[in-house]
Amino acid sequence: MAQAVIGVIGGSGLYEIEGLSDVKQVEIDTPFGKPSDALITGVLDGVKMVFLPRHGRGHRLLPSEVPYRANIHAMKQLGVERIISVSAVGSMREEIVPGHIVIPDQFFDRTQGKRASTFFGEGVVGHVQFADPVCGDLSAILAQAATEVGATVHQGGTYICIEGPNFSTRAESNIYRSWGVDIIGMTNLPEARLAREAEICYATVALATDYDCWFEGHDDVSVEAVLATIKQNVATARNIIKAAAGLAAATRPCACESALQYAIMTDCTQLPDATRDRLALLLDKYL
Ligand SMILES: CSC[C@H]1O[C@H](OP(=O)(O)O)[C@H](O)[C@@H]1O
Ligand SMILES: Nc1ncnc2[nH]cnc12
Repeated sequence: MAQAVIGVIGGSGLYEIEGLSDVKQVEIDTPFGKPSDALITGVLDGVKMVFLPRHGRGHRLLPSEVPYRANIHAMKQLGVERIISVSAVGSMREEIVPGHIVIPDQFFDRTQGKRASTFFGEGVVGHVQFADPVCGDLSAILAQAATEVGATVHQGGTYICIEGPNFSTRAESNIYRSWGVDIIGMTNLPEARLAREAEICYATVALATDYDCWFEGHDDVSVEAVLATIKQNVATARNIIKAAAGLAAATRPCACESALQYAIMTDCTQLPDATRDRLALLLDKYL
């Protein structure tokens, strides 16, 4: 089997990856607009990699302004089959200490419907399965890689995705905790949905940066605190990517690559031409 191309979406504090050879900066346009920034392609220990900073270089885009569809489409155009997302998150559990790594296996949506989170619509209806929203195989590889590089890892956990950009109120934070969530962030859910529709594996390395605002006796989350934790742990995040890339590229034993096989409801002989063109990259194999 040919090696899979690995995409990395860098979050807060991760605007480049190191150690790539044969580096190229690629400007891409998509039917869904421009991605957050130019994508970087290169080779890491023999593995083809594509990197994109989610908020753009210089951190210019709000969580609700990130062009999620364009980002995932651009990765697909470059042949990416597996995406490693790197994100800063708040911890909603005492035992997830700032500096720990969480590999979430569930998401809970508290965004406000402002983000385009599907490639479907305009004449084509599809419903992908999303009960298990991340790739289990890629998640296991990330957990193994994080352990290998010496991080404290929590494998599994629920990531609640809020709209932001403000952090939560204390009442919200306490209520989220009562719902059983483990970590809180603002970005990952639209990406996971779109990656599934694009038949790309998706899994997250979440770095706990703070205790949000629920934990009496600890400072409430602030950008300053988040950045300080990221600074101390960015090398760990880079080491995890490096350790995971080879393992992730070697096999793809999951079902992510056929997520659309039974998902499309529309009689495809009736697709509007513009929709067929817009979704050609995703749907052609089924038409
Ligand atoms: C700087 S704290 C809030 C910010 O950090 C997280 O971003 P990302 O997931 O891209 O690392 C969080 O979701 C917020 O966007
Ligand atoms: N407490 C928090 N809430 C939302 N997003 C975050 N990203 C990092 N910490 C966060």
